[in-house]
Amino acid sequence: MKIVVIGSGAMGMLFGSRLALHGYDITMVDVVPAVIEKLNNQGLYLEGDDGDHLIPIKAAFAEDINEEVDLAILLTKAIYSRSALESAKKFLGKDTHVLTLQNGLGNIELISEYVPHDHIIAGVTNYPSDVKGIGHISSHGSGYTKIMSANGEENKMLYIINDALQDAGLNSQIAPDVMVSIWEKVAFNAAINATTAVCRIPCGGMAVTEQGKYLAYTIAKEAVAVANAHGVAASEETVINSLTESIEFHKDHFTSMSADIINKRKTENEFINGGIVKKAQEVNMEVPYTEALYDLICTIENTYNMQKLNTDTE
Ligand SMILES: NC(=O)C1=CN([C@@H]2O[C@H](COP(=O)(O)OP(=O)(O)OC[C@H]3O[C@@H](n4cnc5c(N)ncnc54)[C@H](OP(=O)(O)O)[C@@H]3O)[C@@H](O)[C@H]2O)C=CC1
Ligand SMILES: CC(C)(CO)C(=O)C(=O)O
Repeated sequence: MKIVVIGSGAMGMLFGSRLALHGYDITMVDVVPAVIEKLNNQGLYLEGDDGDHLIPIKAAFAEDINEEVDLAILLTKAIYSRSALESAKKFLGKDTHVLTLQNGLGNIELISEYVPHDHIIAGVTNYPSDVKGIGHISSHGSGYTKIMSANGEENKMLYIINDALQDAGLNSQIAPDVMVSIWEKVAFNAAINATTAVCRIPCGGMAVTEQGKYLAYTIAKEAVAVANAHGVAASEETVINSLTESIEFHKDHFTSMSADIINKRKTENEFINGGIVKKAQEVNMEVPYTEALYDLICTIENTYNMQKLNTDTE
């Protein structure tokens, strides 16, 4: 099975390296020349709970891949999915399946502009991964991956992908109720990604004050209420438990949104907190905490050039 991983950042490198370590034919795709060069010439460096690994791996720009592949795993930030899929057209054949494990709402709809609905596999993963340098990641703590065909029907490729992810140690399971998982994950991300991003802290920082915990739990509750109003049976208890676990067991992880704010980059705000605000409007609900965090992140990511930090070390 030929697999391309689109996006050689924190998660792309985690999934690509774990699959490559278990013998899968992986090509990493990215837009940054230094990333392609480093992966091809020096391999991918993965720090995990099972030790450090230097894994030889292929990497290429999408434009340079000339044969159709069996599976493309989309792990860019959702805001770059369109440009990633545009440049992937040459290797997305009529039999190619696309797997998205991206955070946020609306990923399936966006991918279906490029790939038939019955060739899309969607899911979630809560493995944390942090970029330490070019071609270098660190991922600590246990996790899970849940996947399902976007059309809700189990097919052969779904089983093949699930087996591959299990072989790679990515604790994958087929989740018939994947929309529940996607909503529970977005509720979790709206609560912890946005708050840790505004504060520029790792997950563990949310345990420091009662106010921080209250804020995260309140956002999670708002998001679950919106899911329920849309007929999705997301559970408040599941999301709160995930938050508690992540604050404790992934305490040193900087959420993907927190990493973006620290690096002065555009975030997935539109797909996470923004996605929930839009869904709330559709059912005439108010989500004041989620919306406030959405507005704050919008402001932060559009004013990087005006922000002042005291860099004195004393
Ligand atoms: N990090 C984490 O722990 C987790 C992240 N997620 C989700 O996984 C997804 C990926 O996140 P993460 O790995 O953190 O993101 P990163 O920003 O670390 O990695 C994304 C990579 O994709 C590259 N990229 C951007 N545009 C394109 C393009 N057009 N074609 C190919 N590559 C492109 C980026 O390059 P450049 O840097 O130049 O933009 C970057 O190297 C997100 O949806 C995130 O929410 C889910 C669970 C955990
Ligand atoms: C917090 C985490 C790793 C989920 O466990 C995540 O989804 C992110 O960093 O975006």
